Amino acid sequence: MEDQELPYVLIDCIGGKHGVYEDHTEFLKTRFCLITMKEYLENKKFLGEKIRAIFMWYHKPVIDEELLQSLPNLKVVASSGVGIDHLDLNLLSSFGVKVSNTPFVVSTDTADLGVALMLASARRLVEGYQMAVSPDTEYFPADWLGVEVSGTALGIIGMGTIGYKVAQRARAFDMKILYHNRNQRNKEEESAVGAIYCKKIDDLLQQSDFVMLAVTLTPQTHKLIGKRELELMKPTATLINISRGLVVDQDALVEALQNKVIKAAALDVTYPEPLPRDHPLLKMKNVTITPHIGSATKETRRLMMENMTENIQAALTGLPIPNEVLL
Ligand SMILES: O=CC(=O)O
Repeated sequence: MEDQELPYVLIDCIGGKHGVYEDHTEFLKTRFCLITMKEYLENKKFLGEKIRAIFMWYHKPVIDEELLQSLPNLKVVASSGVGIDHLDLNLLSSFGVKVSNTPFVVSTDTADLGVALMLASARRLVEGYQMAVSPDTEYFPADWLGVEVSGTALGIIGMGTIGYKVAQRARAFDMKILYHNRNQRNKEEESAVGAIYCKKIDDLLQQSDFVMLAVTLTPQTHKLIGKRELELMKPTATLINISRGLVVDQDALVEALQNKVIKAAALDVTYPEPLPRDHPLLKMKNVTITPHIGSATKETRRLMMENMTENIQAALTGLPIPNEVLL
């Protein structure tokens, strides 16, 4: 344990799969007294009273009622990334605990990844790579062709910060951009990127060559894309998901891909993550899949950590929290 003057902040662990990165700890330790879950569990009585914030790096540690009851002085949970579907906001609020996330610093990289998935799927990059490196497969059969991206129609469902950045990038490909937002039409952003608003999601699905999901997961967006929606899409269309796996009915998606209801899918998110090794989505050539890496660059992860630090410091000094998540 360190300098008693610094605020005590609970983290899951340092290093490993869910841990705070080793090279971030130098920065964090100048601001906080970091307590790992292991240390906390070994000395619950003393540390429980001391801890004032949780630095929640990629959904860890899991926060439940029992943990909250044992942390009477907890003021804030700083969650990394933008999605907060792993948190029970009502429960946290009932304990008077505030919540923050880091929506703005993850948007550029997540939008980049959405475009990368679209291009990779359309131009069959993964298959192409395998063909190039494997001496046993035929090298570029004549009928092995991708589809053109430039000039096609991209439908963005969820034109928030990430969706907007996807649209900005799509302009460089001369794409026709359609978008749908459940609650809010943003005329200013819409005209800045030349996007066409579709009041009905069905219109967007019917007209798009690529459908990009960039919504947050809420009860309203849970399985937003199911059998009916997939059937509305063009048989030549590709579904790209950079939001949350549960926004799509995955069984319906498997069926649609198997039955050629749609052409392809490119997924950074699934449920569960990772998928079981024998899952059909892992065996299909028309599925491009990545392990939830929207914000996974060195630069963005560092910004996220700094952003979380600012949120905690503001909460503990009574200042407005820059990225407070309100109920
Ligand atoms: O999935 C990543 C995030 O929510 O930022």
